[in-house]
Amino acid sequence: MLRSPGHAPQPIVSRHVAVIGAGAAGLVTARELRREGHSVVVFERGDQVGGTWVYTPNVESDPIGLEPTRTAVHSSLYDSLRTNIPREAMGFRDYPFVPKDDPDRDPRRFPGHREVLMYLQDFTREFRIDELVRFETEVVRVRLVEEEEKWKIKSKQRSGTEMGLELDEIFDAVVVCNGHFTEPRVAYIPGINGWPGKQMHSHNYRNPESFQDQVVVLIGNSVSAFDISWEVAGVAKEIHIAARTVIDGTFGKQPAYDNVWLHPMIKDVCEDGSVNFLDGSIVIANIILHCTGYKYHFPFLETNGIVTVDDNRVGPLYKHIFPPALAPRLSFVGLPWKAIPFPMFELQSKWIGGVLSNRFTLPSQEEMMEDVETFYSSLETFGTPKRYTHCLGDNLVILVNSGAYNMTDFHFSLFKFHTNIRYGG
Ligand SMILES: Cc1cc2nc3c(=O)[nH]c(=O)nc-3n(C[C@H](O)[C@H](O)[C@H](O)COP(=O)(O)OP(=O)(O)OC[C@H]3O[C@@H](n4cnc5c(N)ncnc54)[C@H](O)[C@@H]3O)c2cc1C
Repeated sequence: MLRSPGHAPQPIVSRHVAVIGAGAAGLVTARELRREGHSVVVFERGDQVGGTWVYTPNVESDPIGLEPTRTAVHSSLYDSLRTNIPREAMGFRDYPFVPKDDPDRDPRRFPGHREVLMYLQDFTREFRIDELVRFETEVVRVRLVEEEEKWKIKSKQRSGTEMGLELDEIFDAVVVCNGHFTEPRVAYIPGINGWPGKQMHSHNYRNPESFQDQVVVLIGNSVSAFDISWEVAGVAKEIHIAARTVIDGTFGKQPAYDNVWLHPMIKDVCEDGSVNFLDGSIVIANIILHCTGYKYHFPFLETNGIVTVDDNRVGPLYKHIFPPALAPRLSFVGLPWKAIPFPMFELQSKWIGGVLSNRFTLPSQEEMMEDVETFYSSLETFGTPKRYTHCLGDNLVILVNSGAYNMTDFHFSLFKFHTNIRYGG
């Protein structure tokens, strides 16, 4: 039996741990757990390591990503993507992401996506992580075996002679590293069912080709939205960006571009193709491109209601990692956003490994729950919506909510920063 959190120190032990996903989070978690002396099985439904960084030109059958029976594509990368974080902040602590003296590699400080995948492949080879990974094996169910304080994992083979074969196995602990940039969130737009244009989510954006000479409405403020709007503006007839908040004077045509306009959010859309914005401006558009983010999604996880996802809040979680009632037998790596992902994954997984082996002690279940509730109250005090729970850029959100900082200023200053740094604009 696993020790309950908050109790007196226990002997160091080794656990049998399942890691779900072999993206950056799962890879470093596997390494840290093995270093800590645990036996590790990594389940990966794809045929290689790298997760998000395995670029594919394929897109889903439903471009907006809402059809539940669509063929799912994991990665949301677009062809031209370069990192938005410099490489020195994207390496693991003892395996820096340094430029390689190899003509096939990308030495830039903000390299293209292929270079990140190659770094993760190098890391996997260096630490022999692939020997822990079961490729093309999807976890379809993770169920609590209450009486034994263990987990039953059902996995399914996705290829080969054993395709479709399901296997049940018991583990002491499960670490969820399944990523959270695959299941699109879309904006609700009144009238959209009768609107004749096309819709797409950035999850299915690969290059600007299909936007040639189109009138595009792009919704969103994320880093992807900056990149994509810059790229689409190069080929589209017009691009109209709908932003949640704007200050007077920033509406309308943007001075640095011939074909970029800024609007407040969409009020509704009509059967004649018009898109009506909240300030009364109207555009006849061909395409609405949702750069509106993603949902946390754990279709395999059955915790008897202990862990839920509510308006993109995964909870209750102590420090975004441990559900107090199930700690440390269940944990999550990589949930926070507006973070520096790779170093964060490494630190989270070191903590999980140490807690599972009894080298570190968690507070009691009650103390962890109290900490979570205090955190939720502080978000409420600042009027921060639940969907920002895992946003580590707290300060920005608080400033935005208090009216001291404007999202559109933020949008365009970042846009400018990216254009200058990454495209030499
Ligand atoms: C467009 C875009 C740009 C980004 N740019 C940057 C950047 O410049 N710098 C940066 O640091 N970060 C960036 N990120 C964030 C990036 O997602 C993280 O850096 C990191 O790659 C996430 O790793 P992960 O392991 O958590 O998830 P993922 O990389 O998504 O890996 C999850 C893995 O889990 C597997 N999986 C899922 N469900 C199951 C299941 N049921 N059974 C078995 N396997 C499963 C998937 O196949 C996948 O391999 C970007 C993200 C996006 C979408």
